[in-house]
Amino acid sequence: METNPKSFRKEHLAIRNAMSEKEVAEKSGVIVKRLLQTGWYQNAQEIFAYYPLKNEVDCRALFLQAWSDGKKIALPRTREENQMDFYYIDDFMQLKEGAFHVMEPMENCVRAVPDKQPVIVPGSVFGRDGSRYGYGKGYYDRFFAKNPKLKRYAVCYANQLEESLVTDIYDVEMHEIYTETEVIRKGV
Ligand SMILES: Nc1nc2c(c(=O)[nH]1)N(C=O)[C@@H](CNc1ccc(C(=O)N[C@@H](CCC(=O)O)C(=O)O)cc1)CN2
Ligand SMILES: Nc1ncnc2c1ncn2[C@@H]1O[C@H](COP(=O)(O)OP(=O)(O)OP(=O)(O)O)[C@@H](O)[C@H]1O
Repeated sequence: METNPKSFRKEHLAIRNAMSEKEVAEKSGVIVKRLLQTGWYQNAQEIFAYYPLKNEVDCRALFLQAWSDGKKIALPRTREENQMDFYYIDDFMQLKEGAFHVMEPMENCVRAVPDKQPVIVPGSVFGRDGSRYGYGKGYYDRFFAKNPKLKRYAVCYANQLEESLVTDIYDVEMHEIYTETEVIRKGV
């Protein structure tokens, strides 16, 4: 493996895309169970998450549990200048395919104003130091730069973890990283 950011991202996306449906479902199930046990999940009234694309960790079971626990789920919709906003959905029917084939909340959904919601964050590769690479467009980095108080809870498979990543000044660190085999806590 190379440590050049671009090749790191590409190699890890290739590893993730090679996972079977069964592996994704099983590992995602373990990760969701861990998330549901956290104090932050239990105390949250609202959670910012994402709708899984390809083999990303699938947190849809958490949305269903959250809805039945009376919590709100908000998912991102991208807009100009690599920015994104979160919108509430209470049903998977309120999604439609948007940019990059991601399922996004429809136009009539209500925007969630960032306040204290925990954010479940996807990524292509993570460092044990809390570093993260996404798809290289900087959506999450821009969002967290604007909303630095929100807690950042990454989810990924153990095979997406490296010791550390070469980061730039815009890269925002994760507070915790949840995988199917371990949880990394940076504190804060
Ligand atoms: N599920 C999900 N939703 C998200 C993000 C994300 O990372 N995951 N985003 C965070 O930025 C924003 C969308 N940004 C994106 C930017 C680029 C690609 C992209 O290049 N996708 C590749 C597939 C890569 C792969 O998994 O192999 C493609 O379409 O070819 C996808 C989303 C907001 N919503
Ligand atoms: N807050 C910011 N303000 C201006 N430019 C930014 C900001 N955050 C990131 N960028 C720029 O956006 C580009 C992509 O950033 P980066 O490679 O860190 O994306 P990523 O975290 O992998 O992707 P994503 O968050 O979309 O999943 C880089 O050129 C970076 O310098």
